[in-house]
Amino acid sequence: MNGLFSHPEKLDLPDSDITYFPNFLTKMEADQYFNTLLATVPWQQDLITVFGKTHPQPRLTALYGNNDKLYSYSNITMYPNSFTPLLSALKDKADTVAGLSFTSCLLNLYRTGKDSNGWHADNEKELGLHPVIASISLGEERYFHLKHKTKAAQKHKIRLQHGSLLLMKGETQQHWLHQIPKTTKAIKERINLTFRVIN
Ligand SMILES: O=C(O)CCC(=O)C(=O)O
Ligand SMILES: [Fe+2]
Repeated sequence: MNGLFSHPEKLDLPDSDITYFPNFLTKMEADQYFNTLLATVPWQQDLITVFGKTHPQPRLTALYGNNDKLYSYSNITMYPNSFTPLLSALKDKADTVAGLSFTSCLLNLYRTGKDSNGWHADNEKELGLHPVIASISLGEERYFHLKHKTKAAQKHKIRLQHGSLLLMKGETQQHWLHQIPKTTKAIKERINLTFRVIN
């Protein structure tokens, strides 16, 4: 069965356009992508500077792209690797769901529950006014938290399952922040791929 469009769930949150595709990949595909990416991506740990303080980012990352545009955030500048056949195949699937052609993929490796990704919006200038981001999850499940920037009562959390895709578009990045919090549970690796259009 093709899991691409099986039971997508649109999140019922104001000022957003977020759809969750729990079975974007089959278990077999997801297992294979996870194992290959874990072993072959040139994972790196960058130093980030936030509020004037420099420390190692609490996860490993890598950037792939089909142009040579750099990507900068939190005082980090990332240089793209060329897409591999495996990442191109995943990009094709993400392109189909999003209805556009992504240029780039930022990968995150959360090694244990201690790795995390702090509150942010993906609103860098090079992503344009209404960024479209297709975020694929592989490996351990983690919570993805969302909170509205100005409406304090508006928050939501969702567990991102192995082989799922979360599509964020429209005004989502203008109005919402998201994070992957730490967990004290003894868990292993999670890989996240965020496909983006970087101009
Ligand atoms: O790991 C995730 O699910 C989120 C990653 C993320 O928000 C990002 O890389 O901008
Ligand atoms: Fe993000």
